[in-house]
Amino acid sequence: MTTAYAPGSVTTVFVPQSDPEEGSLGVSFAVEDGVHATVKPTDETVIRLDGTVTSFEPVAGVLDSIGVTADVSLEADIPVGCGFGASGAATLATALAAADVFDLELSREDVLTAAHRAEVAAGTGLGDVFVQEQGGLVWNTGDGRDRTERDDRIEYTSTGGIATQDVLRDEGAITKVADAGTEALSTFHPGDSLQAWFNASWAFAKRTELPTQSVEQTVERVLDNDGAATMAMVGETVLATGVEGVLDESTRITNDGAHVR
Ligand SMILES: Nc1ncnc2c1ncn2[C@@H]1O[C@H](COP(=O)(O)OP(=O)(O)OP(=O)(O)O)[C@@H](O)[C@H]1O
Ligand SMILES: CC(C)(CO)[C@@H](O)C(=O)[O-]
Repeated sequence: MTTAYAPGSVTTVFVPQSDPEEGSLGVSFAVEDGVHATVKPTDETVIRLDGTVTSFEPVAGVLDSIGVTADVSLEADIPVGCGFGASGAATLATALAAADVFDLELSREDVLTAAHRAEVAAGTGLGDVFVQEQGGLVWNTGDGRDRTERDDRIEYTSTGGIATQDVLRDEGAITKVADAGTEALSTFHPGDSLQAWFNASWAFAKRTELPTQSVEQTVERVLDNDGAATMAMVGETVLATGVEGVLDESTRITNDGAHVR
């Protein structure tokens, strides 16, 4: 058996592309907390999340696409469905562990492509795995993917899940995301402070109409404490920078990408 780890990731702003192969445009970063996948060859695929058998479409899909059946035990340090890219991290970690334990002739690029395609097919992600594979702050504003190393501390509160599949399938929501996202990305400068970018991201988030009342109230609380905050895409999660002890949890941007442990 082999265990692999992939960091979670947070998307602040995104613009879906008509060809999903290369991922969406957007600005995201990897976070220290992630998902560990332990993969053992078996006759029939079984997937467990924190000990409970569950269906996990992109994880089952990636195993199918690489042609193996396995017992997969996932342990998540991040909440699932809350905008931390848990589905991408689970899929990428599973693919890396499977390639190793089955001794498949797959390059890292092949594994990444398989994980990305499984996420797109399941409707659970548009490019999280590209961020999780590399770590750091990763963006694509239209000229290809680029990355820089950062170690900002982030506070967050998650009050619930939003199924990414439902948002990606909602044409009205996606039109608003694309319009507001294109405008926000035109103001992105990689060297700017996270505080400035979170303010621009929050302006984007409000235009998408995705923030719930609880997200709005939590963002207000951070602003009242002289910090900057935005919503994780897509989950009922508020991310904050420039504050200490205002939100429930804290993590950091990590520059470590996914790896076999
Ligand atoms: N206990 C569970 N709670 C929520 N989702 C679960 C659970 N077990 C498995 N899943 C699967 O996890 C996936 C969650 O995907 P989703 O993309 O909504 O969340 P995420 O990756 O954590 O967040 P995001 O992509 O918005 O950053 C779905 O495929 C769902 O079927
Ligand atoms: C779909 C998405 C933009 C928001 O959840 C993100 O998860 C991604 O890039 O895969």
